[in-house]
Amino acid sequence: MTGDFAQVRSRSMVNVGILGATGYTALELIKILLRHPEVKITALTTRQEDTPHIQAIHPSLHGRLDLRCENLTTEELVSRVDCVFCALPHAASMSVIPDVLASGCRVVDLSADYRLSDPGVYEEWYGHVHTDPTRLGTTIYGLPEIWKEGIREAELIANPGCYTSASILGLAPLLCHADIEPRGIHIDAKSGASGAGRAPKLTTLFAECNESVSAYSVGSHRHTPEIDQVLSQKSGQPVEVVFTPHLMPMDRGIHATIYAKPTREVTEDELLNVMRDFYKDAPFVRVVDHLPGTKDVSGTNYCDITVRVTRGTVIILVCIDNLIKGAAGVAVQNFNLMYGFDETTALIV
Ligand SMILES: NC(=O)C1=CN([C@@H]2O[C@H](COP(=O)(O)OP(=O)(O)OC[C@H]3O[C@@H](n4cnc5c(N)ncnc54)[C@H](OP(=O)(O)O)[C@@H]3O)[C@@H](O)[C@H]2O)C=CC1
Ligand SMILES: CC(=O)N[C@@H](CCC(=O)OP(=O)(O)O)C(=O)O
Repeated sequence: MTGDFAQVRSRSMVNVGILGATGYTALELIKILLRHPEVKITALTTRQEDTPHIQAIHPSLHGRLDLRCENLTTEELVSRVDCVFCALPHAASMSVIPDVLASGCRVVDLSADYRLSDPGVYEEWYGHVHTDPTRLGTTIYGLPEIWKEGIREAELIANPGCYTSASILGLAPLLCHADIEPRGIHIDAKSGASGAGRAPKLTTLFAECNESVSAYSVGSHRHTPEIDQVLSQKSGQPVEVVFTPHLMPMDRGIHATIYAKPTREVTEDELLNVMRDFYKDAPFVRVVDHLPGTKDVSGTNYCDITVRVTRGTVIILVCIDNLIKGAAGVAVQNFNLMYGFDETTALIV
């Protein structure tokens, strides 16, 4: 698509559909898109056959959106929409996205299906074969603070993972513009339970996760190759991280504490200046002096970052809301860029 075509499309309301409308990220998408002056939500999907009203599924939408969730065929869906936000689990996404794209609709995919560039790496970390491998490696990775190029023209955007966004936003400035070792970086990350989605799971039952903190997927979490891939591409050197996620007894939020070794003596002021310069045109990244907390960014598209240097170790601290900057917020940020709207439209709360 040419830039001109993108502009022509931006002049009228964009009809939008959300796949997987009954889930957590879909609820956040709906709330953001209801504030968007150039968007009309015209389709919501579910596998359920009884067409539940969206207000019954998400009571917080009471009085705000009069639409039912439907088990639509791709033909029915694409007849109603210009753009689709796909909030389905991985594997389910790649089973529908090729047909949606073939109809001429644009897609922002919140799942992991199109993030990795190598089908072999996808298979190794996700445990199944990729059914649309030719799109890997050419799909635009939608983290606008890292790469804006290509988003405006893209037919398909691979929205980043939540832990991945926090980790990449924390590390990219220093890997690109300060001297830190690209290997042996340790990311200790904590997430609220909504990160696991709305479908019932033993680990996120109240009695299992309340008043408890535990690590999971140690050494095997699928965000590891995604972080390595993006940071290696961005910094032009092979980056390798050790990523350890933890489930926290809270609803939402991600806190990442990242440990890296500098290759020379560095100061906090120098590193903070590198970060401030890197993000000077990024409306949603706030480089702060204080130690950020997840509540500072809860319900917003902000990413708060700071850095400390102690005993020869650089410690980067990052907070985002997993459902907003880690999913629905950055999806709308990408959508805004795709359609030529101001990047912040509907996202400042
Ligand atoms: N939660 C988070 O913090 C983040 C999530 N993501 C990704 O975003 C996507 C959505 O996540 P989230 O909203 O949390 O997930 P949820 O589990 O809350 O919702 C996903 C929805 O997809 C539908 N669905 C589930 N399985 C299938 C299937 N096999 N085929 C078709 N539809 C299915 C379900 O709707 P129904 O049963 O009504 O059909 C469900 O409500 C996932 O890919 C996730 O990995 C990315 C970043 C952060
Ligand atoms: C707490 C929790 O379980 N979090 C999820 C990450 C959510 C996310 O970003 O998932 P995708 O990469 O699949 O889109 C997990 O660790 O699997």
